[in-house]
Amino acid sequence: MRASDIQDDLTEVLVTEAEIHAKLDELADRIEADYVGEELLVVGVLRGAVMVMADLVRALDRHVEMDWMAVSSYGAGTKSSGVVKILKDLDTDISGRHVLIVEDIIDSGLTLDWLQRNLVGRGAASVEICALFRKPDAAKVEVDVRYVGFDIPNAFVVGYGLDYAEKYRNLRDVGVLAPHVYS
Ligand SMILES: O=P(O)(O)OC[C@H]1O[C@H](OP(=O)(O)OP(=O)(O)O)[C@H](O)[C@@H]1O
Ligand code: HPA
Ligand SMILES: [Mg+2]
Repeated sequence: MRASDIQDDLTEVLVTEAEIHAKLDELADRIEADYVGEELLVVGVLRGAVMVMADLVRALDRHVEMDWMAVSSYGAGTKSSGVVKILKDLDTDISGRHVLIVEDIIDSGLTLDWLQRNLVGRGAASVEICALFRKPDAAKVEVDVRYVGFDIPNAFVVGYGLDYAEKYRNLRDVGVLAPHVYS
């Protein structure tokens, strides 16, 4: 499959790469201001958040530590199973640490609701969330998220880390996946 064929699998581009980078610069400014004088541990949630994490931390003009967790609730489909599994845990002891979870998307909210509680339970000094995308109309639980990039419609989206059956993560823009791909 050629790269241009990937574009044919989208019904529309929702957010372009340039819009994403401009938004991450804004969020980085807010994060810098909010954590002045504090050490910060940024936790990326594999695999979807890889792109956001890489671009957000490079937009930050300050020291951060980075760690990763891998959790999964979607498997190969387009609906959350609601069951969150830890596939890879943190390597860092977060007790007393200021933790910023970085995610690509809040859809039902089940993943981040669970993850935030899990990390708070480990005795972190604070656990805040930065999510590039959020679907307000899909929320099954309200997640307390401090930094949000874009509120988007309740459609299955791919690109910039977001996958369908592990593909499309390497698209630079974020777009709506055409139903013919999965129906
Ligand atoms: O708000 P929710 O409905 O819980 O959905 C959001 C989560 O689902 C996706 O991850 P997924 O479990 O598909 O794993 P991945 O990051 O490896 O793609 C996405 O990256 C978020 O982590
Ligand atoms: O819309 C989505 N696209 C890709 N992965 C996802 N995980 C939750 N929602 C989505
Ligand atoms: Mg996924």
